[in-house]
Amino acid sequence: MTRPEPNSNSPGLNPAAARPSGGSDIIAFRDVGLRYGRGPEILSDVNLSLPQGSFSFLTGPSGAGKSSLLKLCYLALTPSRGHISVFGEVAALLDNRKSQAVRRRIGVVLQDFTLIDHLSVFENVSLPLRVAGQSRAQYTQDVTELLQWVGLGHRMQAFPPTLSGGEKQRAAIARAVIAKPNLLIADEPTGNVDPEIGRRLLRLFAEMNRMGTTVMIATHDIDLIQELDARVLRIEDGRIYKGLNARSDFGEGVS
Ligand SMILES: Nc1ncnc2c1ncn2[C@@H]1O[C@H](COP(=O)(O)OP(=O)(O)OP(=O)(O)O)[C@@H](O)[C@H]1O
Repeated sequence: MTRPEPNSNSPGLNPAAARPSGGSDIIAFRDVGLRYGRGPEILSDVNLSLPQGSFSFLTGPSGAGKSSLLKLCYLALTPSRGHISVFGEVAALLDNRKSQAVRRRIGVVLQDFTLIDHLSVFENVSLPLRVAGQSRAQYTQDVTELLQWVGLGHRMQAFPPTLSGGEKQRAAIARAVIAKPNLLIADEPTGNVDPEIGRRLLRLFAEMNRMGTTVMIATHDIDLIQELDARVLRIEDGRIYKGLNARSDFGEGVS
């Protein structure tokens, strides 16, 4: 992977989202509703397409349903109604083996990082490549370079419980991108780092996107959103809209 130089100044930070996709949808929601148990419906009639190669930000107030929508995308939740397809496969029809195969094509960064405490940072980040059958000799250079790029070159042998929140976040991001997933889903991926590192991570996501990964990032950070000329989706009152100003651009059937 060609990564941007660590100190480069946002070279051409315009992701593929600004270009016509011409391809098929990686994710498609049709009339999706979601409720937890007997609680209120937190997502209603969501129609959404993520075109192949697109870059989208997902924003909205706290508790609006951003994390829940991301979980639907990586098959950690099933909708209460409606249909979701992922990589052209109807999610509800996937058996366990096929669901796992779909998940292996998705890099996920969660708010609680989900690093494995008894594996070093290097081993955590290597894991997707080991699972894909690569040997240590094949992946050592890539993992080392990526960890250096995200500023964890000196923490490769550390274990997650000894890392700061920002270090854990960067390790989780490195693990999510190392295998060059078809789809990258990140939930507040810059929430624990300072603005300069946040911009560097954004450059990494933009570079992944230029190389073909479809990207969706949930964030509250308006400054981060404004760094890129990317599509913005907003959840409010259970509905999905296009753009930062929810009421001005009603987006049922966002695509
Ligand atoms: N496992 C759960 N069981 C019951 N309710 C849940 C569960 N997870 C989330 N919720 C509720 O669903 C709603 C949406 O939560 P979600 O975490 O998706 O919002 P969010 O937009 O990601 O919030 P934040 O920006 O604060 O992370 C909230 O009202 C939340 O309390």
